[in-house]
Amino acid sequence: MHHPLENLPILRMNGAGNEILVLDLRGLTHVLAPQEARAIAAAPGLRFDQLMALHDPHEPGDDAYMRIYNIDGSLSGACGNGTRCVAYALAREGKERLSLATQAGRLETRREAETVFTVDMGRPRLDWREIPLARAADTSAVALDPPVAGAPAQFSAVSMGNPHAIFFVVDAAAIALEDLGARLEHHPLFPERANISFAQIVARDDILLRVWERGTGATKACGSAACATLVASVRAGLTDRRARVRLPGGDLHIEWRADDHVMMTGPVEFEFETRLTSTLFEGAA
Ligand SMILES: N[C@@H](CCC[C@H](N)C(=O)O)C(=O)O
Repeated sequence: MHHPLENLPILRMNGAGNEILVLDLRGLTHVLAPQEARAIAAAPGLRFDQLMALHDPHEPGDDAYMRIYNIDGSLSGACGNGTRCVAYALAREGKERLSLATQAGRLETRREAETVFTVDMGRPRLDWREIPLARAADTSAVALDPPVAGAPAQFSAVSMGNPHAIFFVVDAAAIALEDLGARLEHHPLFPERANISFAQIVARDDILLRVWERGTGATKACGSAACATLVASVRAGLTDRRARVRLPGGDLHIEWRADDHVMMTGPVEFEFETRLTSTLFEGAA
């Protein structure tokens, strides 16, 4: 049977190693259901960390509205690496600067070089209700209560349009990311779950970072986590307002500007383009 997504092109890219699919649904009314996102993720070669579905803009002046899916089919309000990939994909239409809206706000992008893009990730949200946390707290130092064996006793919480918990550690490489990340994502302090970062401060302009992403798991990079970590590091007095954030998949350059906007610059890579088939969605659940 014909499926509305049959034969649509889908782009496989990565942003600093974060595995991204871009599906252009502009001009169509179809909204990807969570089970359809999961079915795409299960198709050979199409596993993703995030799938960026582009829709017609809701507001004049925007280039697209993005729905951002995690591998479990859940939605996120932000994806920095995926937004750079979208900027690269739409650069093929001759657009060097874009305005892209998500459920959490508007992201502006600009091209710096052939495969390097900057995203204005907007203002960090630092009130506990905006993360959200389950109870009132100073988000610069939240007690991890109940404690989790193996995890530091406190963390910093930042929303970049999606929830982040940042744990400062002495040695990020020594962290049992799969084990701790999975348990902390679902900690009762996070009613909407959270992306979990382990950050090692190397210098005032240099951070090593490993991230467990909500709804996806351990990834090679997470742009919004890099932004949230820089903000948390500045609030803790550990770094200046500009730093290189080194992730397993590549480096991101983050600046928390005086006007409160967080700017993220990093690479993108185009891998391949293929087309969706209707058999992929048979029995999607
Ligand atoms: N990889 C992304 C962020 C992913 C979103 C996240 N898993 C969530 O549910 O909030 C990035 O580059 O920012």
